[in-house]
Amino acid sequence: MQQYLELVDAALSEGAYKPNRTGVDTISSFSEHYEIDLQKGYPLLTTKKLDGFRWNSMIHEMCWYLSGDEHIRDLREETKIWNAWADDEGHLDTAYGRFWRRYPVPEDSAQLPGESWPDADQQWVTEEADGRRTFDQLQYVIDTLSDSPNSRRLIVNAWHPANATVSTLPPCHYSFVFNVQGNRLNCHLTQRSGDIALGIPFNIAAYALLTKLIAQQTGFEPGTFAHTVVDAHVYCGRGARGEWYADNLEALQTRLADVDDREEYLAVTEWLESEAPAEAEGDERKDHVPGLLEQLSREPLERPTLEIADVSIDDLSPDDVELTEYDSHGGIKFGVAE
Ligand SMILES: Nc1nc(=O)c2c([nH]1)NC[C@@H]1CN(c3ccc(C(=O)N[C@@H](CCC(=O)O)C(=O)O)cc3)CN21
Ligand SMILES: O=c1ccn([C@H]2C[C@H](O)[C@@H](COP(=O)(O)O)O2)c(=O)[nH]1
Repeated sequence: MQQYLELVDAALSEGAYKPNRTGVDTISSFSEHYEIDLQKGYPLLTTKKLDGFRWNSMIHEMCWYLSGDEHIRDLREETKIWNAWADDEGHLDTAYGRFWRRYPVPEDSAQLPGESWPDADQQWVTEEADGRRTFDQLQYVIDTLSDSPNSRRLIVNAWHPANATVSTLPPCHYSFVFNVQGNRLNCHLTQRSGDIALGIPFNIAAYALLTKLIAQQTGFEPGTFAHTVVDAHVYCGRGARGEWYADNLEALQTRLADVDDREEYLAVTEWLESEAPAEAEGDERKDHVPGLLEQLSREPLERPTLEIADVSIDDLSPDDVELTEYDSHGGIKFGVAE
């Protein structure tokens, strides 16, 4: 997918060196934006292999979001991708589904005079066993798309400001808006922080799937997926390997500016590997630059097709989703910065 390759190229060519809380440094670019027409096929990357176990992880992660669960006890049976951020009981601060499907509503005693809040009997409010009230943002969007498709208030928000100050990992993709134009359902996602090599390919796949699913439920055609990433970064390694980029980013960017043909990206990797200190033991592949240059050197293939069974957001399971006509270049391993 060309838009992804342009994102990779923009971050590497124009980004700045930026250390961060993980200890794995980054090359970071501010406010990247692109749009993907979902009518032109399903935007699963083809410049690296994303079917097989990676697809399994992405699809179970999506079903976990939809479940509204605040824990990963079921998810971790299927994939390890969230384990590093959860405790032994599977508790996890970053429970997207908890906010998508069960956003907290203030109790009566916490409501100020003059404020408007839905009653417990409103269709999107659930009174949980212990009396807590929660609001189902995603079901609200689906129902409103049928009744008032021209609404400009079709927002799902995973950000709770007070929670975010104490959460170990506040949501990265934190707010999305649906918008109908003609017979097309568009989705705009705002992401505060994006790991270009590992997180973003999953995020694109997940939100393209979600948009298609909701379009199907509400009788629209899937339209455009628009993605804004505020801090779009490429992890570039820990310790001496990461720091090397502080002094050599300009030289890397000069070489990238001279590339005329995609195969020439491989010569940039050769130069980099001959100049930069090797990654320390245990930190292998935390530098994502070589793997991303490899992807830039590969020609994108045709987009695959995604078929989703006609099931509600409450019933969707991985078996209801079928990826066909997917052909890709080989898999690339990247190390996760925790
Ligand atoms: N640094 C960082 N990057 C992320 O993308 C990220 C986080 N942290 N923290 C929370 C979640 C967890 N996510 C992750 C975590 C790991 C992979 C990952 O390792 N992906 C491998 C496949 C692993 C598998 O399926 O078992 C890949 O090659 O895509 C992907 C997304 C996205 N998020
Ligand atoms: O869906 C996701 C979840 C996480 N990420 C990445 C973005 C960052 O690299 C880290 C989070 O670190 P912060 O210091 O909290 O920004 O995880 C992603 O790309 N996509």
